Amino acid sequence: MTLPDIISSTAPQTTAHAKINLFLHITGRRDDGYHLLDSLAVFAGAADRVTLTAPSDSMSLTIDGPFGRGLEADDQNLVLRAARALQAQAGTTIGGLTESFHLELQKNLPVSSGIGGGSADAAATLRLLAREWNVDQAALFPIAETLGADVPVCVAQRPARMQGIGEILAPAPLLPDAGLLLVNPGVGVSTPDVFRAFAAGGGIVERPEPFLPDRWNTVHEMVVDLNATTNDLQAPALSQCPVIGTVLASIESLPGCLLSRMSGSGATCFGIFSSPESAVAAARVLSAQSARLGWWTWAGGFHHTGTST
Ligand SMILES: C[C@@](CO)(OP(=O)(O)O)[C@H](O)COP(=O)(O)OP(=O)(O)OC[C@H]1O[C@@H](n2ccc(N)nc2=O)[C@H](O)[C@@H]1O
Ligand SMILES: Nc1ncnc2c1ncn2[C@@H]1O[C@H](COP(=O)(O)OP(=O)(O)O)[C@@H](O)[C@H]1O
Repeated sequence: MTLPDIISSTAPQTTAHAKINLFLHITGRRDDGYHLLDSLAVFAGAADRVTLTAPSDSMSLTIDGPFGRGLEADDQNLVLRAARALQAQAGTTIGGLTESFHLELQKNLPVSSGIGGGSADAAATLRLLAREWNVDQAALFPIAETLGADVPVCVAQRPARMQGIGEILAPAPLLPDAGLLLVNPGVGVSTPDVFRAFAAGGGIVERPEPFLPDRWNTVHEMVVDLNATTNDLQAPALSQCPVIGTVLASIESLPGCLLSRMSGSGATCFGIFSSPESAVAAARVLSAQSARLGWWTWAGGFHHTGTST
């Protein structure tokens, strides 16, 4: 084991799992322009990793990993924004310690891709520093809300029904052990642009709230209920980024695919399969096409225990 290996195996670290919107209905619009949602957010096994490597004079960040190159380790990075926001709170209302750290982000998830990687990184940073400073997890939610609409759901990192603009969280049905395939065509999609395209394309559709049970005993039960829902941002994202249609058609054609849909504001799309093994087998079938087109794929299951380490 080299010295960097020893440091990284003992340093406090946590995983920041990809958020998948199994459905996403837009139900209204606030005066400030933010949209009200009704969405079932779940987490995939795919994850970034945030590590607290060492005490430092001020909060600092380095980034590596396959998607690290497209991201600046500057003040706008959600890891540093989250660290500083909690530090400011710890210095005032929470009354915790305020020492600074060097943080490392291993960026495994594509950026601006509808799976909330930046939100997950911010939430992971909050959890990590809260553990270091003995801050209660409940104190993180008001800070999370200031960092982005998706950050509160990523703090708990458990399946949840999201309402409001993402800050109203209720338990999700207990999930079956389904398979999940994620495919991203390597094109970043701007969330505000997709919301704008949604408004321009006719906006809110009146519909009854989907009924969700306490648990789905089988993948089949889950897919039947999900088929009565949709992602309202899929058509507007497709109009901005037509390759999403190709991705969806490719997923749908894979053996064993039970449902294909886009997550969040795109462009990542997901397929649901009967088991993690069948999702992995489907990813193998897609591998030649995805390698040729430079698509990112991940296959496995849900991260549904909610444990964050
Ligand atoms: C669409 C969703 C669904 O889970 O996922 P992603 O596509 O980002 O993964 C989220 O609501 C995204 O949350 P997040 O990415 O944190 O959004 P924010 O940074 O707060 O907002 C970015 C911009 O998106 C628009 N926005 C975002 C959330 C929302 N409920 N209504 C909006 O209209 C606003 O124009 C806002 O300025
Ligand atoms: N640590 C981070 N990881 C990803 N994106 C980040 C991060 N910090 C800031 N950002 C910015 O946040 C925006 C949304 O990123 P991301 O969370 O990946 O999008 P999405 O929710 O659509 O998957 C991008 O414009 C990106 O530049």
